[in-house]
Amino acid sequence: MGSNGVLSVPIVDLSAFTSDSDIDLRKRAAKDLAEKVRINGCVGISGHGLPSKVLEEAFRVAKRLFDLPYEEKMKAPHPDASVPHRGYSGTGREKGAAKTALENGEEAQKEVSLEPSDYKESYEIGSEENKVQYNIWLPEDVFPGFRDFTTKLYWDLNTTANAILEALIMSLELTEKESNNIRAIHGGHDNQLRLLHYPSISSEVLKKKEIGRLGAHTDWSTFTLLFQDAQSGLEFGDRKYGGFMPATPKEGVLYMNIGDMFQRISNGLYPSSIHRVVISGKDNGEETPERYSIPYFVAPLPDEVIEPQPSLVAALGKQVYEPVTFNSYSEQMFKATNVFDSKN
Ligand SMILES: O=C(O)CCC(=O)C(=O)O
Ligand SMILES: [Fe+2]
Repeated sequence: MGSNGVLSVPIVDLSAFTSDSDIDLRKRAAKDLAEKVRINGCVGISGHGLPSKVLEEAFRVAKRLFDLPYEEKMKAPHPDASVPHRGYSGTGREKGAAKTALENGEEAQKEVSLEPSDYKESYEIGSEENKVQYNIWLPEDVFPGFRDFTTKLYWDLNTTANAILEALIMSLELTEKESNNIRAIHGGHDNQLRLLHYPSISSEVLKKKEIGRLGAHTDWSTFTLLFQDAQSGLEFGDRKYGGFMPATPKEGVLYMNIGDMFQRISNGLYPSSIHRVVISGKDNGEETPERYSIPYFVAPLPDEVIEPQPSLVAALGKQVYEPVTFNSYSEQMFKATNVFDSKN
């Protein structure tokens, strides 16, 4: 419990998994992870092994990207389809009519542009070897070095993700066969790196409308690493007491949330965490400052069977979820929500 009576997101030190540590240290860290992540499917992770210099550079690169004129960013447009889920999505793409109206200064249309979805823009990046979810890049001269830097960042993040996957596997005390299977379906080429920018929201806009930044949702993939700048706003749902707990930005700590696929793999033992991003300043009438975040979604091979692990089914005495593939699951969710992934 935090000092203000609001539950806080528990922190786990996983340095045993990112350095040469003996098995006992790893077991202890895995046990700590198990106890904390099973509560709400979310934890802060220290000792994650990503140098702060890399992360600082990542946020500088994201800022430079989103600072580009809209026309330049639109040289790598996200297609009007769910696949590939890559490239730039901005206010213009989602609300083209509203943008034009805004530029023309038409008051009636302006209202349309004040929808929550206007208040974020994103750029999705994947593995260069993924031929289905292929990358959509800006021409090199628009942002020299962007492709190289983000491609390297993608694989640096995958190294951290692999360490966390090992900790998750150990925390569930799975058999060797189960562990190897989970490793095999997470080869790294199906992950997704997202650069996110939530522009500032003026107090006038705030007064007029109830605006959120990102509605409550679960991620559909296996688990997510979340990095954010110093602006708070990210919150995780508290299943036991209801409501949401803030994921306060902390130096050296990333937030990890379980996604729908790992909830299924763990037979429901680790819940897919509900989370959202809220505004600040509504009460005191101040502008909500802009915010940058970098989620990294770890996802399985799209056509492999994702199912509760037999040892966990035996322990519980029942299988909570039917087998699915990530592809079929995403398609089903896409139809149900009409958004490209778990975000609206
Ligand atoms: O911006 C954030 O901190 C969270 C983003 C998020 O939950 C998502 O993109 O799925
Ligand atoms: Fe999310």
